[in-house]
Amino acid sequence: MSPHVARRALSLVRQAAPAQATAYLGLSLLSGLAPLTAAWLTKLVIDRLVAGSVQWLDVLALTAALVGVGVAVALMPHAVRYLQAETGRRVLLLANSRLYAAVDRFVGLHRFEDPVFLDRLQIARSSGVSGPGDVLDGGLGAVQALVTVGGFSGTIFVLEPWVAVAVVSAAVPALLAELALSRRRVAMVTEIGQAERRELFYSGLLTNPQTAKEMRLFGAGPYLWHRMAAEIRTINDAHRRIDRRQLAVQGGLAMLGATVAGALLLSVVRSAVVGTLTVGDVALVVAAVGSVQSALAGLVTQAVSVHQALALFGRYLAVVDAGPDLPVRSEPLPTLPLRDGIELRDVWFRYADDQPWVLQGVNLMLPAGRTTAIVGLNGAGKTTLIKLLCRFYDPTRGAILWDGTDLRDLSPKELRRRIRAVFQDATAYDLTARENIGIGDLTALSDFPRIERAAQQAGVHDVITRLRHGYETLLTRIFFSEADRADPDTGVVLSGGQWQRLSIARGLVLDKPDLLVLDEPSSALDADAEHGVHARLRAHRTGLTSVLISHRLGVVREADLIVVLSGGRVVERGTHADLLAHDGEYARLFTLQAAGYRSSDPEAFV
Ligand SMILES: Nc1ncnc2c1ncn2[C@@H]1O[C@H](COP(=O)(O)OP(=O)(O)OP(=O)(O)O)[C@@H](O)[C@H]1O
Repeated sequence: MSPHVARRALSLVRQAAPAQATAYLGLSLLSGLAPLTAAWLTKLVIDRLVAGSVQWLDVLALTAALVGVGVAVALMPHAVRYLQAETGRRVLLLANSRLYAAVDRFVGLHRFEDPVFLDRLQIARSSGVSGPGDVLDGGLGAVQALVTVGGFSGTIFVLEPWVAVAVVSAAVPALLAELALSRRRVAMVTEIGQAERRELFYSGLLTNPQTAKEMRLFGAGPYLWHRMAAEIRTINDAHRRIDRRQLAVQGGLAMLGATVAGALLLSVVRSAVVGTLTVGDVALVVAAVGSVQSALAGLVTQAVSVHQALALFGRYLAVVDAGPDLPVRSEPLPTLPLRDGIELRDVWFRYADDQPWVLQGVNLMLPAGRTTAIVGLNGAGKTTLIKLLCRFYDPTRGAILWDGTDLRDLSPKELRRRIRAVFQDATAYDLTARENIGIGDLTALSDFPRIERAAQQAGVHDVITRLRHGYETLLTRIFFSEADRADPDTGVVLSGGQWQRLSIARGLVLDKPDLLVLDEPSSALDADAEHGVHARLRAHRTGLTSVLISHRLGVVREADLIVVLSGGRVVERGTHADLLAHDGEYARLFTLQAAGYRSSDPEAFV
């Protein structure tokens, strides 16, 4: 196991809980010494007692010391347990903070779509974060066991050297066998990572309020539950294989230990009979052999748990230390307010080398201060294009230029401070209405007038003020607010269109972004709401650089420039009037939709 991983684990412990870990270390060492001290004191008391006419004062000090050790032995485990738990809690908090900070630093989305990386992340989240705490516990347990083993083996060695050698040597095969088992266990944790993630996925589908409707209506529950049970069986099979191997190995080792102890007992009793050992010696050796054997077993277990914790912490470090997923310049160029526009220059893109091209040589200028609408059939690449504008991915070929500067030369953080987007699949957070909007710009969380203004622009202010706690209403029925713990008041669930308006407000809460992206912002709105929201959005967009994607061609006709994407290529561009005059794809789609709205013939609707 790499010493580097052990150093990182211990350094994390030192930073998370320096005082607690030091006290834990000290008490663990004392706990290791206590049984040895007690055994020696017992031997001395017994030897004095059997030596003949003994005075009370002769054994009083020794007995008092023995009582003191007994009290310490009784108290120490509780103190050690508290310190262990407290250290563990602090370490877990720091390890989790570092993990989520590292995940948050990933600039792009590739890793969140890579099953291999997600397996690694699952291990880091579930077992890796507790690695440093486990290393410390195992390490201290091992040190404590070592002290006991060292002290008692020394004691036995003084009395019967070969007994000490026999007891300690019997532990070597145990250590080797347990380490081999530990390696298998770590491999098993990696192997079942995917099955564990699937189990969580099915469990989420079966219990999530968002999926509960379809589960019930389609009767899909049993199908998913069976798949979940299959994953649990796979996980159980892997655990069972290891458990059975462990049973065989540990059974064999227990037999070996018991045989060694039995043989030694016969031998020391015989030595007492022939007079080479005193009765006190026999008591000491018997106690010592038992203690050494159990301490050795403990030592092996702790060594194995350290080995396992280090291996899993190594997986955690692989995530925490994963370099940037997209190249980021160490000294990025400043992201200045947009003056001329954003240019896509011969942009080619595919999600992976084995995937088809999604964008194929797109050349496009999004002029500053204007609205560009992008239209096209499903799968044409519209959303992909805006994901590239936000730099969630880099073009496979070509470049995107912010006033002539390649996005790759800018700081992604600075760039994103200048962009706001309302995504087609915006998230409904199980938080309050205020937080659901304020998350679009965290500085707005404490700037209520901005939140209110964004809600008004998105046409959702009246909806929110009608809620029982207004902007502080929890928009979920899966939690209740902490303030209401005594008298829980469940939150509310908004309708699809109300949620969409809320997500528009989230996109508008940042005052005057340089680029505003609206991907199907009104697909769930009723006709009145759509009309009102678009009228307000148009006013809001004035002078702003914006990109609007919509299948409802009625709302894109006002755009300064309309771009038609087809199969990842720009096939038409111009104003609404230009494109109608051109009589191409846009004109075909627009006419089809307009006819659908006007006609009483149901066949005319698309
Ligand atoms: N994360 C992804 N990984 C792999 N392929 C993807 C991913 N996202 C989208 N695609 C593929 O890229 C193509 C373009 O998808 P995109 O979402 O950009 O289309 P769109 O024009 O926005 O479609 P729609 O009108 O349906 O929203 C589709 O074939 C889709 O399957």
